[in-house]
Amino acid sequence: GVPVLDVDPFSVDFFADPYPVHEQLREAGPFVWLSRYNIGAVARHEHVRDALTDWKTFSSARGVGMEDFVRHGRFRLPSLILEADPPQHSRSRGVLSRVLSPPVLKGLRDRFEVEAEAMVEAVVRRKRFDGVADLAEAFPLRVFPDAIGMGREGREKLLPHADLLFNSFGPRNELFQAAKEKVSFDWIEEQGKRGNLAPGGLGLMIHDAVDRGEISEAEAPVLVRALLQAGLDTTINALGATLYCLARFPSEFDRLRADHKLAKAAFEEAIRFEAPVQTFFRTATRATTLGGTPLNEGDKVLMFLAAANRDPRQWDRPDVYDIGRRTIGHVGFGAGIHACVGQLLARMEGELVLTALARRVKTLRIAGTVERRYNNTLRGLASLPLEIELA
Ligand code: HEM
Ligand SMILES: O=C(O)c1ccc(C2CC2)cc1
Repeated sequence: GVPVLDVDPFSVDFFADPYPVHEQLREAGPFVWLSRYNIGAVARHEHVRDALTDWKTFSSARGVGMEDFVRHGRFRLPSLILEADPPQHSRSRGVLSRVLSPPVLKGLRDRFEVEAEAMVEAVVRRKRFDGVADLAEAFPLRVFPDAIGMGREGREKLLPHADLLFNSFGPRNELFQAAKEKVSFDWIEEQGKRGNLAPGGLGLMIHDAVDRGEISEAEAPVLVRALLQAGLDTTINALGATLYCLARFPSEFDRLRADHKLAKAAFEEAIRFEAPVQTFFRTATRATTLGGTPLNEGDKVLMFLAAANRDPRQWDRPDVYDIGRRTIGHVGFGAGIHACVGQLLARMEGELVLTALARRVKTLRIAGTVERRYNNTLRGLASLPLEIELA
C-alpha cells in the first residue's frame, strides 16, 4: 500500500530544518500519503518532474495551493497564468515572456548594474551589515517596482501581500491567518491598472498587448499583479539564500572571487540548494497514476521541489553547495509549461549583486544570530548578520 506519514510540512518546526523530513519522504516511496492533510505527495526528482511536465493530467487551473478552486472556492481572483491551463495559459505566457524577454532585460541591465554597484559599495564600507535587510531585500525593492513602473505610494505593501499569497498556497494555519490580518486584498489589484503605471515600465508593456488584441482590457491588470506578486519576494529569498551559502561555505566564496563569471552559477546553485519556493500543488484531472500509485480525478498532489533538488537519485553530493556544479534539471524554477517566466530577470539581479560583492569583498562571515522568516511556501531569512573584510 501507499506509505502514510503524519509529518506536517507546513509547521514552523519543519521549516526550521526540513531536510530530515525531505529524506524521510523520498525514502518512504515514490508517492506518499500525508495523513495530517489527507493529500498525496511526491519528493523524488523523477516524480516531481513527472507532475510538473504533464499539465494535462496534473492541472494548475484548480489552484497551485492546497485549496481546490472547484471544491473550496478561491482565496483571490485566480492568476491568468499560474492558475490557468492552456489555452488561457498560453495567451498569458506569450505576453509575459515577451515582457520579460532578453531584449527587454538588456534595456534594464545598465540601470540595475548602477544600482547594484552603488548599494554594494555603500554596504561593504560598513564592514558589518544585515545581508537581508541591507542587501537581499533592499536591492530588489530598489529596482523591481521601478522596472514595473509602479507608483511611489504603497510599495511597503508589496512584501506583506506576497507573504499572504505564498502563505495562501498552504493550509489555513496560523502563518496564513497572521498574514491575512496585515493586508487588504484590493490594494494589489489596483496596482495593475493603467492609471497607476508609469510610461516605459513593464506594466504598461502588458497593457500594450491589449491594444494589439492579444489579451482583453480586464486581463492586463491581473497579469501586472502576477509580476508584482511573483517577482519580488522570490528574488529576495534567492539573494538571501546565496549570501547565506557563500558565508557558510567560504571555499565557494573564494571560487567566486577568483572568477566573477561564476556569479550566475553561485545564484543558481543556491536556488537548487535552498529552493526559495519550496512546494507547489497540482490537481489530477482524471483517474491516473503517479509514482506507480493510483489517483482519482480531483486529488491534490503536493510537489516537494526542495526535496527533488537534493534527491541523491539525481545529484551527487546533493547536500553540498558547489558553485561549479551542473545545475541543469533543478526544479527551483519549476519545469514544463509553467516554468518560471521571470527566471532571466531573477538571474540578472543575482549576477549583478554577487559580481559587485565579489569585486569588493575578500572574506564574508556570519557575525551573529541568523533568523529564519517563516512562510508556508517560501524559504528565506529574516536576518543574516554579516561581517566582511575588503579586498
Ligand atoms: C529566484 C527567484 C524566483 C524563483 C525561485 C521563482 C520560482 C518559480 C516557480 C517554482 C514557478 C513555477 C510555478 C508552478 O509550476 O506552479 C514560477 C512561476 C512563475 N514565476 Fe517565478 N520565480 C522567481 C522569480 C520570478 C520573477 C522575478 C518573476 C517576474 C518578474 C516571476 C514570475 C513568475 C510567473 C508569472 C510564474 C508563472 C509562470 C506560468 O505559470 O507559466 N518569478 N516561479
Ligand atoms: O501569477 C501569479 O499571480 C503568480 C504568483 C506567484 C508566483 C510564484 C511562483 C513564483 C507565480 C505567479
